[in-house]
Amino acid sequence: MVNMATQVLDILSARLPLIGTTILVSLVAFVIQRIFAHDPLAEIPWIGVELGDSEKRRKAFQNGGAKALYKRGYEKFKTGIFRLTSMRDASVVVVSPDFLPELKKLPDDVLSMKIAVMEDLESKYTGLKTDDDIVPHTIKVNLTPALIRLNPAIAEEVDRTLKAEFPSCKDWTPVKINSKLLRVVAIVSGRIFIGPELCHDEEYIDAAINYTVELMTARRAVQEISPVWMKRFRAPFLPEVKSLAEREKKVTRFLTPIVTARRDRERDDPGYKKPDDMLQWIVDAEKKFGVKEDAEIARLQCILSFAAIHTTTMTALNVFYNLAAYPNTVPEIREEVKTVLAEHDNQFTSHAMQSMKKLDSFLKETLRVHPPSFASFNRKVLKPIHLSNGTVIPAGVTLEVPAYGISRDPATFPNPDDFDGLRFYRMREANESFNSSSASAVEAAAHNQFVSVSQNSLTFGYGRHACPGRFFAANEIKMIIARAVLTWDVRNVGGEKGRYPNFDVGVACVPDPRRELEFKEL
Ligand code: HEM
Repeated sequence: MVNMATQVLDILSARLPLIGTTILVSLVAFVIQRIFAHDPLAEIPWIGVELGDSEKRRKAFQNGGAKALYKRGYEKFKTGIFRLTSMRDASVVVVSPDFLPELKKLPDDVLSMKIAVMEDLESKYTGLKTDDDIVPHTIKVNLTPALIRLNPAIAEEVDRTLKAEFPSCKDWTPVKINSKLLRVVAIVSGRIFIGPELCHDEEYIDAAINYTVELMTARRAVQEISPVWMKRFRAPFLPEVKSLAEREKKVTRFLTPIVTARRDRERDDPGYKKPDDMLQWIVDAEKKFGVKEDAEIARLQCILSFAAIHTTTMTALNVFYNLAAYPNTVPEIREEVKTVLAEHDNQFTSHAMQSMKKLDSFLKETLRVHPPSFASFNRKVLKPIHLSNGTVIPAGVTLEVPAYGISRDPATFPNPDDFDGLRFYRMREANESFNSSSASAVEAAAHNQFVSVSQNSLTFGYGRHACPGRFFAANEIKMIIARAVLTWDVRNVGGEKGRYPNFDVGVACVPDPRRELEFKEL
């Protein structure tokens, strides 16, 4: 044995110079290869290189620079492609909306929305896994088709919650509008997500509002770790990440007995009438998606809250700030709401809401001028893509579309920086009368609505993963704003003029949650 070891050592020491040289040559070759390796994105021009190295560019993007980058990039490469540095770890390639029709045909194993979202949310550390289809499936199959049936319940909850949450406003009264709207949206959405009793439970309301706040806080804390390669070592120990995990456990503790009780009654009580809500539809979707643990059901409710509550609240908050900043349109909208409701027995039916075209236009203009995100169609490239202009996008890249630049293009939207509440109303009317004799009248009308998705209208995304909840969100926001304009006048504090500015944080454009508005009953 000793002999054998000595022999091996002898051979090694005899060959040491050879082994050493081999290692050295391999190392040099590796370094040279890294230096001279062909960058597959080398042909794609950059926007924002003048901001400095990649860390400086990341910081500039995070601290308010994103908007200008998407606008400049779009203006310079309107039909082409450019690169920029965002908060993502992966390279970001921004493509013209001209490529959307070809990109939307690609399957999910080539171009993945879910992986892009999970990377964006730092799911590796925050734990939010959105790679399950059960939530979008349930919204498309159960929620949206049921809206005609559910509208009276949504309207009833809007009325009740606005009365309960807003103070009496006989004279101009300051209202902390963001926190009021968060509760209104959480409760009204909760009526459909988890039922008429539980939506008023403070534990549900707290979770519906604060899960997303804590998720976004944890995500931001992870994104701020610098340099990027330190994330894996530091992120799991961040206090923000730990409290998010605690929040998920709390939601599970709250929901588990509810799901268990529903399952027990369904099994034991032949006369049991199942609840008509998202929680039940998700449980029922087990037949298609496989049985879910109760903790998994709680996690899916967290995903639903994340997708629905703050997106809807932020949009409604932007609308309220615009009602206060641009009051000239309000009398016309108020008149329209009154007339339409009178024609529909004072009910918010689907048809009534479709007829509120001026209100719809005001909401859509709000999304155009104050979009929640400056980019859209975030997709991770999983297999190389050959674009029609000959460019090959390699796997590993994240694709985006410069939604902000598109929405400020004067060729599509004259005077794009002006807020024009009736812009889309006029566009619809013009299209409808131009096409009035053809089947395309319906198509033309469909283009300029709050919920419509097109190459120029990307706030709800695009293609097969475009937001499935937008029809529910549209009805909820319309009911809230319609009731508000029928009940109050709204203005900035002290009648101050101008639009409260939004914050630009990375790719997000957030209405200032600390502002107050003043309300006065009509
Ligand atoms: C005004 C409010 C809302 C906005 C601005 C909004 C925006 C978006 C956007 C931009 C996407 C990504 C689409 C894409 O990349 O193509 C999305 C996806 C999604 N949204 Fe919304 N959303 C809103 C309300 C809601 C509501 C109320 C729900 C639930 C009822 C919801 C559920 C979802 C889901 C489940 C997805 C993922 C779709 C999929 O995986 O295929 N959203 N939303």
